[in-house]
Amino acid sequence: MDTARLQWGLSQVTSSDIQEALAEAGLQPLSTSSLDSLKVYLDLLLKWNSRLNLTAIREPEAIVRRHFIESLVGAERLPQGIKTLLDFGSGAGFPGIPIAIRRPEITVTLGESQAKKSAFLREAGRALGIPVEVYDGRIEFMPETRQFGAVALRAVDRMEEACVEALRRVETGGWLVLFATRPSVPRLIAPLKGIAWRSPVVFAGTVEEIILVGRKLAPLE
Ligand SMILES: C[S@@+](CC[C@H](N)C(=O)[O-])C[C@H]1O[C@@H](n2cnc3c(N)ncnc32)[C@H](O)[C@@H]1O
Repeated sequence: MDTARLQWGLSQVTSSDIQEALAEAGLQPLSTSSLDSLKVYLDLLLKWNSRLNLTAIREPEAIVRRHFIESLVGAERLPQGIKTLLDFGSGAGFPGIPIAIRRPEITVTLGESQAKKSAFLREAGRALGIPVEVYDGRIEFMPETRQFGAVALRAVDRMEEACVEALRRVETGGWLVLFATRPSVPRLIAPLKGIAWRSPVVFAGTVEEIILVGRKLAPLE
């Protein structure tokens, strides 16, 4: 690993390396401009991560494999017709930013309570020229009148409570999208009523990590 390049936030991962990783994961190829956006995002993330510790994963190849690919699997599996999506606890932008790149028809809101991370998310939106909204604060304080066609959660602290909060912000007929491990699913979905769950998507190369998508059938009581 070339430490000088990493220090400047420039990785040796190229757009074609990203395309290759997509193919290995069985994902559709991306356009040149989407690949370029992912590369800009990767370099920006590495640059900010060296000072702000936005993600514990530091190796560029591992960021692509874990964060980009998982988020893009989610993006590909989101049902058609979704117009708005809230990424609940977006952190360094996963899965929200790759979803905004892969599914430009969806207006993405990145919800993040830590100021340093929401500052990074704003900068990433600007650098990539994508129209993401950053909601700077805890989602519990977001007015419930804000409703979304989908709410996605990945690796959020106190995930059980977060799922209940998230469901309040899914419009009727909209989708809850959980990035979870298989053993955690019964505990996560037990308090969530009135959802029709689809079969989980299992990540290639793992047996435990899944994406679970469910449709909210009726307003909450
Ligand atoms: C472990 S990180 C994961 C981030 C990202 N989703 C990912 O998969 O890489 C969880 C993030 O959720 C944020 N978070 C946790 N609870 C939240 C809440 N109630 N409202 C907004 N952000 C929250 C934390 O600040 C943290 O940045």
